Amino acid sequence: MTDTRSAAPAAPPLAEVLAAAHVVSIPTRTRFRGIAVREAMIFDAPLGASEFSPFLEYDDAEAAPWLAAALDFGWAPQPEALRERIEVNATVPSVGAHEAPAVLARFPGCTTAKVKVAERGQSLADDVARVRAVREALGPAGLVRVDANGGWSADDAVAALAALADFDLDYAEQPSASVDELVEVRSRLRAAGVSVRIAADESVRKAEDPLAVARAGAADLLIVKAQPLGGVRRARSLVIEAGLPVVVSSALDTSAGIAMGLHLAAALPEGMLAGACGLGTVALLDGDVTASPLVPLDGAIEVRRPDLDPALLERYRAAPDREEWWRQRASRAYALLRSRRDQR
Ligand SMILES: O=C(O)CCC(=O)C1=CC=C[C@@H](O)[C@@H]1C(=O)O
Ligand SMILES: [Mg+2]
Repeated sequence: MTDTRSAAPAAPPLAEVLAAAHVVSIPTRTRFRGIAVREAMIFDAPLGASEFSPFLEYDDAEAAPWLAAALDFGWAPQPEALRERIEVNATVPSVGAHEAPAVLARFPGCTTAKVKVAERGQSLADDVARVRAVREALGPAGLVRVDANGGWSADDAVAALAALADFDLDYAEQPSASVDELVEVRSRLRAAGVSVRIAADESVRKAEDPLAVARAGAADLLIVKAQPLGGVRRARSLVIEAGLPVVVSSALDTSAGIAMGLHLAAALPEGMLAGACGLGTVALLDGDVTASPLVPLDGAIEVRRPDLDPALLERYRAAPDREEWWRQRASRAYALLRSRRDQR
């Protein structure tokens, strides 16, 4: 087998990359992260569909690894898939508790759910009600996770997780923003006898050094996303180096980006996956770029690359000014990747 970890990153010429690009704008079914319309650049690449979709507010430096990931997935051979299907969690945005069962119904067969908490403008009572509704819907055998996106101070996190402990949480994802706070929250919860595992997400994907959180002993597991970590091959080697169990997640991608996450999850060595992955989110979109979307069925998604559908690319085609914005963004990110490579 080829050693894909040491292989050079894919470097197709920019003109070829832009010639393969389609910019789409797809409505979400429920506001997620404040997003009502998801924009993405989709590539009809030589090795299959690929995606470049950093969130709009990210600057070029943060967007560059997302492009590296897209180029790698579309233009370079990927590590061998060791699994055919990946179990996924339902993702419950910060909706009212009464809406939770309808959201869960979009994830058929999923027995694990991740619930967004600590949303700005909402209270701990809102979080408790939403988590209670999800726990009741899943029953005692289900697994319930929460994701605060770093929204709590250390004090708030300890109080909130003590209150949510009644619902027997699988883990709490990024309860507070900094690595130091995660260390503090983790040790204070232990001292208080609250046993909930801590997962790091932003501390991995937004950090200069994605392994610092693991070295600091600040987390029990890591959330890894292929696009911000520079692609399947780079993310896979980081995970192996970190040595902590992981959950592979996504970024509200279309099926083209979800395929990248599925291939990462499928390529991880035995024993490294810490349960269901956060790759079911096409169910939160109101459209897709393929006629056979990568959505959960019986709680899992098969590992494959989707066929792009020209009619859907046309239906969700972004307005000309947005298309131009993405082409310029991709060109700047490409130039950054090139200059970083030249400096090495
Ligand atoms: O992990 C999941 O269940 C789905 C993906 C997900 O939650 C996220 C996708 C996109 C942006 C992030 O704010 C968010 C996350 O924080 O994990
Ligand atoms: Mg998260």
